[in-house]
Amino acid sequence: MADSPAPRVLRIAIPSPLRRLFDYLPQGAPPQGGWSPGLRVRVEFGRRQVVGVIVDCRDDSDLPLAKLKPIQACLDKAPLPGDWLWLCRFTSRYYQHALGDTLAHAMPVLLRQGRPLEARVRERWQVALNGDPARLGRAPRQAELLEMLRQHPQGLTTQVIQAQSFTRDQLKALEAKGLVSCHEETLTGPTPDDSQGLLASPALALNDEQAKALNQLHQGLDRFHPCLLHGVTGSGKTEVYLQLIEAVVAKKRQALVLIPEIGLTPQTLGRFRQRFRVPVVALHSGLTDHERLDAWEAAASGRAPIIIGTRSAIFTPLARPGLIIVDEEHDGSFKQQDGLRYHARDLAVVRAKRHGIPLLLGSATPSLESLHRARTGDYAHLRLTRRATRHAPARLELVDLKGRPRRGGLIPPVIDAIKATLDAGHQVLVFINRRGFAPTLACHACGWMAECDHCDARMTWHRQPPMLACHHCDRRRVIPDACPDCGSADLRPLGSGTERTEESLAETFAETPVHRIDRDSTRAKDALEKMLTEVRRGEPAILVGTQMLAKGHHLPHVTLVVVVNADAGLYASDFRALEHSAQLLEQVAGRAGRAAHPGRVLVQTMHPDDPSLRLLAERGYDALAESLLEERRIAALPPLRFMALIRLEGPREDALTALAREIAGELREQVRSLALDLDCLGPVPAPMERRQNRYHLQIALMAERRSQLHPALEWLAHRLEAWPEARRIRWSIDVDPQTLS
Ligand SMILES: Nc1ncnc2c1ncn2[C@@H]1O[C@H](COP(=O)(O)OP(=O)(O)OP(=O)(O)O)[C@@H](O)[C@H]1O
Ligand SMILES: [Zn+2]
Repeated sequence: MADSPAPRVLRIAIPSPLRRLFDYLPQGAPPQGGWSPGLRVRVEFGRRQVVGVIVDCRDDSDLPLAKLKPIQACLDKAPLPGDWLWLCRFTSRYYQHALGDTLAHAMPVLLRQGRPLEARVRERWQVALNGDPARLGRAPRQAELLEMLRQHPQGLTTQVIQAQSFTRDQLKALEAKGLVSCHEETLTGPTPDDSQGLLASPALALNDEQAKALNQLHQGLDRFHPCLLHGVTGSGKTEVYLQLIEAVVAKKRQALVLIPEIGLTPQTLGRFRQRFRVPVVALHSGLTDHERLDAWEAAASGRAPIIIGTRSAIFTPLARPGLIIVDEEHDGSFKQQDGLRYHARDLAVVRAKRHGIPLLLGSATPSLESLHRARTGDYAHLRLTRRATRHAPARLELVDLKGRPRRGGLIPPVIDAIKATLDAGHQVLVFINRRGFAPTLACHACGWMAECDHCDARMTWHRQPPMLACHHCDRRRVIPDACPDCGSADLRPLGSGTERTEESLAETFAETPVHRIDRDSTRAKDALEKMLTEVRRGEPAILVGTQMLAKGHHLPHVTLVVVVNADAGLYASDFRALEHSAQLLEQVAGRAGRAAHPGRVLVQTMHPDDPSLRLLAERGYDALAESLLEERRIAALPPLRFMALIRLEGPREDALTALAREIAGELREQVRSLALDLDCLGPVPAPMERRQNRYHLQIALMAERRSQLHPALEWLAHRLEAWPEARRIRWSIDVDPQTLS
């Protein structure tokens, strides 16, 4: 690098939604390795000063050099990791998102603001081994300090020492006398010392299926080896992860583990930290900006051998990548639904391939995408068909809701089953996917229902605190005393939410604690963990909760799971609704009977004869997934075809429709002239056409081959960016959309 001539132009990605790069002139001495892609620079952009990233060093520009501004400063001594930059460029191209914005999204806030990427260190002071006490002299405070340090053989940090009213000068004086020594340590923990072995607690002896899966995984440690670990709930997938990670870390490589947002609980982290002696670094939304930077640095420098994080952790640079695991790979939280609409699981595949390392996707209910790839042989398909614990997962028992009286959403035979379970000394989990007291408030005299003024949606009735709330736009209203249409005072709840079911169960089972677990009841920090700790003590109890409870938790004393209503996904317009709802049902059902006693799962439904529901109940998720894949093939839908969705929204329906038609027309024209093999559908109204008082339309692109999609999308993005009328609306491109809403 040092001999190559200095470039005349730096092409820089600026954090902005504009899909283009900007040229600047170098200025000041280049860093040691010379000007190169990945260096952050401070530049003037319009009237602002921003932090950009060099993505190209060139000798020419499309503009005359005299028109270019020089950069203000280079912020890095060395470029940000090349693989990280590569992944960001890929992401930007694939998801049609501006590179500058993608880079900003993929780095910690403090780096975005221009802070250096370096480990924060602190000093630790210890009593020196061969110090000569005679050298202390007459220094009473220093003598006290020395005595305090003697009592802490592992040493104390400067901060702790100063908190005891000692000064740095006193420490320095002792150091000069050779009585204490000081060393620096990073905040994320020391560099791993594996002289004591990697494991803090021993691995479990694997059962046959686990051993077979692990064995196959061991064969592919040195290459790109994508595997689907498809194991029923409680089959011990996590144990397989732990033992595979052990093998990777033993080879001095790093493992990156992605888990769903609600899966990153202290319990999960605890399981990893208990097993390994080496540091396990967590990356999630609960970190401060400094902690996040520290974790990123520890991963980028290679000091952290194991990194666990939620969606955005896929962008964590690794110095010695060895393995990527995506746990609960079907989970919706891996897809970002706004801004940069990436899918962390799909990027994990791309990244593992680039690094030439194994990729492990784990789930009891794999996405149809991953199942399809396992069927076509793109992924190795590893099966765990039995639970690691004593009892097999319970089958779903469908319970007919039609024409039966309900209390808090539950019918009498279900309430009896709850009673029997509690009498036997066990716990019950009641799953209901609606928070609030009731889905809405209705007038019994005229049929009026509380609707949101801004959305095509009903408002949910909440009791704690009392209000009507729209779950789509967050508007709130006071609960009316009388019907706004006919004046009748006969206003009643329609349907049940978590609050109503909790209230009714607390009445029926006055002696038993009822814990409600949903977004509202767990707002306070640690509220969820406190409730779960209480529940894990094992006294009879009822848990009422939304999908927060459905996934990943190991609740050993739950033997009965009740699903209040299984019908949400059955007749929805979104073609993925049934897949997602079946995954959720199977996951909830998987919470039952995970320890000493077998489980039972009661599923209330208005449609006990629905063929899909019956297939799920009688033959399980895998059979339903097979049949759904077949339907997708016949209907030519993903994952058998590739899809992108263009969403358009604006304040006026007619203007939006006119513009959307024009856009779709031009797009079709372009598809013809580029001779692309793809279908362009729409514009059609979004499933909820009016949301937050804005109208929503969509255009869908479908193609047999992915390569056909991208030229059309790229053209469209540039066209829309340059189209003056399009400034009056909001538009976005969603590649591989996970929902049509
Ligand atoms: N080989 C084994 N021997 C004994 N117990 C095991 C073994 N493997 C796993 N277990 C235990 O079985 C229980 C379930 O395992 P684990 O949580 O890993 O399953 P999972 O497949 O990840 O479940 P889920 O998909 O429901 O989250 C845990 O308590 C775990 O300690
Ligand atoms: Zn609303």
